[in-house]
Amino acid sequence: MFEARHTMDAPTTTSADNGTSGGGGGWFTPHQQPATPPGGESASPEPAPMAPETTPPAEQHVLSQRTAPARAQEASPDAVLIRRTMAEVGPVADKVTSYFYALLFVRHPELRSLFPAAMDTQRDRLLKALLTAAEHIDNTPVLVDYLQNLGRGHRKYGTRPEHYPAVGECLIGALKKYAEHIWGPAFEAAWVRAYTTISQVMIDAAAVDELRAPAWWYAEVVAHDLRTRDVAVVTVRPDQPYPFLAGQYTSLETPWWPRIWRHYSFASAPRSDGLLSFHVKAVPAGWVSGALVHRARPGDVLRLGPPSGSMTVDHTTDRGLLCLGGGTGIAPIKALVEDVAEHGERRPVEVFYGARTDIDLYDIDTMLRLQQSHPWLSVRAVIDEQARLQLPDAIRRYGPWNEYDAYVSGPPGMIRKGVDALRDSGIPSERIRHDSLEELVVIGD
Ligand SMILES: NC(=O)C1=CN([C@@H]2O[C@H](COP(=O)(O)OP(=O)(O)OC[C@H]3O[C@@H](n4cnc5c(N)ncnc54)[C@H](O)[C@@H]3O)[C@@H](O)[C@H]2O)C=CC1
Repeated sequence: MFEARHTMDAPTTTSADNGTSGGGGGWFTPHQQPATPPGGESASPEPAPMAPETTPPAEQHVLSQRTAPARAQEASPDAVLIRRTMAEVGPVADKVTSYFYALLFVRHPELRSLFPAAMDTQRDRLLKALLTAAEHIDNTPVLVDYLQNLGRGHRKYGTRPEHYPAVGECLIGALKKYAEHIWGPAFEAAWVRAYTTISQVMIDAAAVDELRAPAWWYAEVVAHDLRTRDVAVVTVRPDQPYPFLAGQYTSLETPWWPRIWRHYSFASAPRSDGLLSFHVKAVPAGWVSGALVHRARPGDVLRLGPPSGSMTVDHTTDRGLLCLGGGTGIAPIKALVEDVAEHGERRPVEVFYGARTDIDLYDIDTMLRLQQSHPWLSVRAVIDEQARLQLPDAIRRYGPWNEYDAYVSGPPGMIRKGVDALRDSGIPSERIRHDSLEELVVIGD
């Protein structure tokens, strides 16, 4: 478990505060240097492999794929207090969020510029991430992985170690106000310990990352291909090499909506010319996606955050790959197919490509061309209105799939049902990969 006193020297960071500095009293002072040298375990750009997701649906929004199975162990005393706080403030979450940001911007106006001008639905992402982490304080491997990513990802916002105490004070201030019926020194101490741990892991991960990667990349649009009325394939050239793995995604900011970042999966495996491409669908009220589809043109310059995600090919096995791509979710699936091809493997790859209508099947020509070139690849299109069934149900008609690794990419509802269908067809959870449902809520909007 992640209780500060016992496991703060745990797997991936050794410099984390042991929690005693903040217990119940004043605020902590974060260390500013990573204890783990670059190239050490915590310096790995790839998240450590995790066990299968077995969390109940209510928690799925938080944890990425292949999360650790909930162990049948008792929650730590801090976790109990944290969850009691969360239960107390849950019904007034909106008020907690507003109060938290009001406190933060009034007490620390210098932090306002780190956030978008218009604080829309994404305004509560910081608070949500912190609460999420606190709630899972006992689930060390998942949490450390999640927080390291979060810490690295925060570099592009200009977040610095000295900002963390300010955020922590306001977090506790907001919780204290809205959980006043239960709040007391024990609660405060538990939250201080949890936040100290959380922020130290994030600070360490950011510091390690700073030694080897920029906080963000500039990327110039070099091609813009409008495939349907609302889907575009956007190709960009980053200003410096951008290392990533097929199946991963990045965060992207457009010049039209400063400091609003959205996630997009890479639509190709790494290319020798260094170009990156994304499939973008403009959705109603999707500021970033709308701008990318209808406004972006060659010559425009975007910003990219670091790569993230573990929906990558396991090259240590020669098992077949069963891939479900729904709508623009076909983008990372195409990248995975290219990755298998480049490794020269002869593993069977079965792609089910789902769309609502045949017009929405905007990348079928590319997928069929790949099928023609690779005898080990099979591509099946599933069009809802013709098949009268949705993509996840289609795979139940084929198989058996129990010898395959599965990859699922598309809208969150499709991923949930797809995972169910795959489990039903005999694929163990740890061999089903998909991006975090939490991240997907803002993918592509
Ligand atoms: N890494 C990932 O997982 C990626 C996810 N996406 C997400 O994929 C989505 C694509 O949107 P669109 O192209 O508009 O797709 P869409 O909404 O048109 O759906 C595409 C396919 O998914 C199936 N589907 C949709 N909702 C379903 C549900 N609740 N249950 C079962 N099947 C369902 C449909 O039958 C259809 O075949 C976006 O939400 C985007 O954020 C996009 C790229 C990468």
